[in-house]
Amino acid sequence: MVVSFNGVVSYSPVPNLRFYSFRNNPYNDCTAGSESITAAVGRHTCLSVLFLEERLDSHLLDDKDTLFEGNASAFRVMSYRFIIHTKDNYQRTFVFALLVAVLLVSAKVWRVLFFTRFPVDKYGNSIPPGPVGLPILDYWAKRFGPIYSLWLGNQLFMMISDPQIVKDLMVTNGAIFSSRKEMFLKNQTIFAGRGITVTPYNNRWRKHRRLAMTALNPRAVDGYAHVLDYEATVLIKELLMYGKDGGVPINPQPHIGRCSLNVMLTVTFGLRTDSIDNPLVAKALRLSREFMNCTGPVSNMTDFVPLLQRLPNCMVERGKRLHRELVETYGGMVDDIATRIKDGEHVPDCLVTNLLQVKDEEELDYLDMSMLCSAFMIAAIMQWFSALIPAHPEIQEKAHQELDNVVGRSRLPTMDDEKNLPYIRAIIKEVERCHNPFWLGNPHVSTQDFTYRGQFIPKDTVLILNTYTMHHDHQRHPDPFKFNPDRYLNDSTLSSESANLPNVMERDHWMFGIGRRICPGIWVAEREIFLVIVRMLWAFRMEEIPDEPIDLKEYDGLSGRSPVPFRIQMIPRHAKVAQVLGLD
Ligand code: HEM
Repeated sequence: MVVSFNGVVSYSPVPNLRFYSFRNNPYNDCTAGSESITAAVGRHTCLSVLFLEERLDSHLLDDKDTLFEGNASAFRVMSYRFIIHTKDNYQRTFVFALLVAVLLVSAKVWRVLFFTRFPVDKYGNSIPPGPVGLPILDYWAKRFGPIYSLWLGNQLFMMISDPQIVKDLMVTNGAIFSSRKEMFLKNQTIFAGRGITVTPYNNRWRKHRRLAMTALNPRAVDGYAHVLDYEATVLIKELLMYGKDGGVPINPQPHIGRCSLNVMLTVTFGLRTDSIDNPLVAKALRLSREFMNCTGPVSNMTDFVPLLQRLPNCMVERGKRLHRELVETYGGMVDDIATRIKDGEHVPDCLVTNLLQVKDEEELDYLDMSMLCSAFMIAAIMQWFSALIPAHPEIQEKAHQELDNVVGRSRLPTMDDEKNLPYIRAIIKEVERCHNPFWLGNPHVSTQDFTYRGQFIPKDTVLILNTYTMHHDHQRHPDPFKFNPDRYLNDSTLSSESANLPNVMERDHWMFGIGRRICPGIWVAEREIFLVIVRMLWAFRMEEIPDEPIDLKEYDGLSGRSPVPFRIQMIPRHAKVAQVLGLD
């Protein structure tokens, strides 16, 4: 068969991964090429792809990026060479095959080899592992272009690293690209197919999204603005007290975690924790962290190799345990509220009271409500700011000057000050650009075949928003690895406004996702982030501890990343801090 096509096949360092990227192809040729290559590569297993790379490296072909220019003769030569290679390298094939088998059997090994590293602290102790996939995905984006595809087991992924393409697919064609993949671990095991975040684009999702929005829309957020204000103030007081007025180093992470948790507990269940020692704080933060660690978009082979789903496997066990714990914890709280209402007790208005009222008419069962509430509780993390700012005293200094000019020292900053604090706003956007916790968003899935600029995107393809590459684009953000709030000084938008700008190239960042599945918590999260950061800056000078440098390259979590534990000195900026907080 003679097929004409023009494309790129490349290798992966991971056996069982295949890449095809087709450029400027008429739809038919592209498909023919894709099938032919799949057939050839498939016949000789993934090893063929590795051998292909050898061929590329030995310059048998002129240009790595236009490998299959012309017609099938090149392709025939290529498949012929595969056969020769695999025969000539029999022993090598055996070793690779063994490696593939080991990888397939153990999701843990997979994760350890390719998606984790073994970081140690300065004393040589092991600290929690983190993904190393990030720079590879960025490298691949530069090599294969702003849309490239890869196979993981039985699933086709496309990485999208260009804002215009993201908009064209996920906004303009949002009806096609707004579903979710039924990932075995995240969707089926942990959320039991119920959570709003994982529900495919269907009526169940529409219902859950509508219900979630009753608690998260801007008007609703206005209604509990006092909760955000209160919790941010409690946080500052706590940091001052636990840090003994700057006298002892402190890890702000659990305190910030409790602040976010209390907001969500109030909105969802009408309750809050009274101190960091309340067992619910540790439990909720542990569940959230476990969720982030179990659910990287491309990191669990269990999701893509059906056989693994039936074999004893530590990831499946972790997923089942997490599901049980979410139901026990948050489902238990739903139960508790239902019982209290039945007993005639007064329960404050919250998401759960609303859900219980509409449960029959909306056909919600207990699991629906438990999983919707769980999705609320594991949403927010915001610790990068305090890990990063101590290393930038000059930026803190500028922020302090702005605060002294606009707010003064005899009151706390409020939401009303936001519009007059462009430098603080810029700091926040820059933290979000540099350290987006959801660095690969939450994957979208196509619900029908689609051809985009001549490239074929089959139904059921998982599309990943590669925000890491978009946030580090040299053209849009010169010197992209430098933390430089000045780049956002002229951006006066809220992120919730920026997400709707007609020119997508002007959007601040993609931390909250895009399109019909954009984070519905964006309004509450933005306010919370502003209040916490502006008040931390107003109250403290944050300094690194000389012998404890903070390594921002280490992080915890796969789908959502947070910095590994660290300590800083939080020194009150002036004598009035304690007085304004009512602690004198
Ligand atoms: C810094 C804070 C937060 C960040 C960075 C964030 C980010 C995201 C992202 C990237 C998505 C996926 C969007 C997409 O598919 O394109 C998402 C979805 C979601 N977020 Fe957030 N989020 C945050 C806070 C919150 C909060 C406070 C809530 C409150 C409940 C929340 C609730 C949700 C829900 C329910 C979804 C699923 C939406 C759907 O699938 O329809 N998030 N979030």
